[in-house]
Amino acid sequence: MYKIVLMRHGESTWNLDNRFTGWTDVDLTEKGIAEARQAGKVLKEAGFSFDLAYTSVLKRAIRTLWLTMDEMDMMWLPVINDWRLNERHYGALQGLNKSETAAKYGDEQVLVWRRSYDTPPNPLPENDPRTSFGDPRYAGLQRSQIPLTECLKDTVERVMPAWDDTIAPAIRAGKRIIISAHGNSLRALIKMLDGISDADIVGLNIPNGQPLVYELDADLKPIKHYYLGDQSAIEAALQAVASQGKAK
Ligand SMILES: O=C(O)[C@H](O)COP(=O)(O)O
Repeated sequence: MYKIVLMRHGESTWNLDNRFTGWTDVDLTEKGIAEARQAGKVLKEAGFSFDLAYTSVLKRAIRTLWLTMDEMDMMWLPVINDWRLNERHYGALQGLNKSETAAKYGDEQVLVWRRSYDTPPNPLPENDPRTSFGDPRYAGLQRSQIPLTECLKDTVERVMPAWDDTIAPAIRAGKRIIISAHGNSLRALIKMLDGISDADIVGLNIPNGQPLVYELDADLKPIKHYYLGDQSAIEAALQAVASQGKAK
């Protein structure tokens, strides 16, 4: 049996502002820093240790990992930064307030943009200053690999090769891993791991900064999963994420 830990970054400045973030590289708030440190404490108390970490190339996930590892006195942990673990690209919604967008277009439309499997928001125009073309962290990618928008299906299509090519082989080799990533890149991974249908994935939300343990069998199929920490706080955080896209 293998055990891996998945964790969404702590609260970011744009989570606090309730803005669509996607590939925008915003940092953690003070609360986000505290959540990341608390996650480290909880993991340490539960006896977790790791051989390898995976994260995205976005600072909210990277810093969450650093702070969690600092609490565990494991700053030495090898880290693989993979752009394929980035948040789902939110297209032309990036920067907009989620409630204001719901007030303008309706809660149902915003739910479709946030949670449907295959409906992407409108893309950023190619010449929009918010695109990631020219960002040195993506210098090794083809222009066609740098999204202008994504639906969850598109995110699954980049997260899965990261799992198949690097993460799954490391787990099979006996490495104890932690993945510090994002709400929707983790939804993509969990959809695949648990075989969640396109319809049911709409109801899956991931709270900030809470370690989620997956126990996997020899074929890397999930046996069970559970959040570590205060279960009522986690439930409240899940509901809060679900409500972020409502007008009121
Ligand atoms: O990119 C974002 O705005 C958040 O990280 C995830 O947002 P969501 O819960 O609205 O998909």
